[in-house]
Amino acid sequence: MTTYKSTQPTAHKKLVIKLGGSMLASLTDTFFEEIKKLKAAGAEIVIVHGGGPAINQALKERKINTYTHNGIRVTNEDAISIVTGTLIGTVNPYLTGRLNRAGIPAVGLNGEDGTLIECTYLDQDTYGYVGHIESINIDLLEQLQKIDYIPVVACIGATIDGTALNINGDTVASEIALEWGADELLLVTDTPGVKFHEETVEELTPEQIDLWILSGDIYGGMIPKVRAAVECLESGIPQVNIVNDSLEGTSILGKKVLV
Ligand SMILES: Nc1ncnc2c1ncn2[C@@H]1O[C@H](COP(=O)(O)OP(=O)(O)O)[C@@H](O)[C@H]1O
Ligand SMILES: CC(=O)N[C@@H](CCC(=O)OP(=O)(O)O)C(=O)O
Repeated sequence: MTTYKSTQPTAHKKLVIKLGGSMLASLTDTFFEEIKKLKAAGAEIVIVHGGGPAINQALKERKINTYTHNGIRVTNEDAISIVTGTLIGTVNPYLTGRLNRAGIPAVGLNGEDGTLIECTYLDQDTYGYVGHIESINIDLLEQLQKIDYIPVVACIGATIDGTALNINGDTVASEIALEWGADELLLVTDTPGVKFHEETVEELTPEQIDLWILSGDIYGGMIPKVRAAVECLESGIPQVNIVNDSLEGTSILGKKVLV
């Protein structure tokens, strides 16, 4: 098993950490200790979070049905207000609060704050209120680093005329990593890396990813993760790992290796 060594010297390392909704409710104190170690070693950190299970619960309570297509939630007019309400109103303050109470200064943001994530519709006929990221206000994220605050970003973007759009959290994290020029993207989820026939694999190449999506061995919410990982690696982010909250898991390799 590959271990992500958070205690390695990381002088001025720029790190984007995406926390999946699947593990947000079970975040342990150990995780916050790891974040402190990273900061103490000089890392600059941006956290992006999802909230799939909390959204599912809120939609269920209001008897609104949604479904996913390619791992992306098709979001109609009824659903978008629940998605934004859950991510911005519940999940984001919960996570930001836990960081602050752990002694890690953090500030919660969504796409509208400081025009952080400006987007257009991804494909309104197919996905409804789902965003395609056009620009990210990196300056805002950098200013917060200067005053030692971790930005905690909810994966909601806004159009130029102020319509809130739903975006997959893995996509927001990878776009921020690319725009910011991060040294590493860490996708933290509820499974210790990518599995193949029940075994967690240590390393995964883009070719294996294509094959395993086709064969159904990578499905659902893992698809946006591996796609985001490949996009980042191919655009110059040196390291992408898919891990659980012990920060152990699978390294995605940038180079193609025939399997
Ligand atoms: N090959 C795979 N290895 C591990 N998990 C996989 C794989 N393919 C699909 N999954 C699913 O992807 C889930 C993680 O995606 P998701 O539920 O969207 O997480 P998060 O909320 O953390 O973003 C896992 O719990 C698992 O059900
Ligand atoms: C467009 C889209 O699919 N948005 C996601 C946003 C939340 C998310 O990404 O949550 P996880 O990190 O738990 O997967 C959704 O509605 O579920």
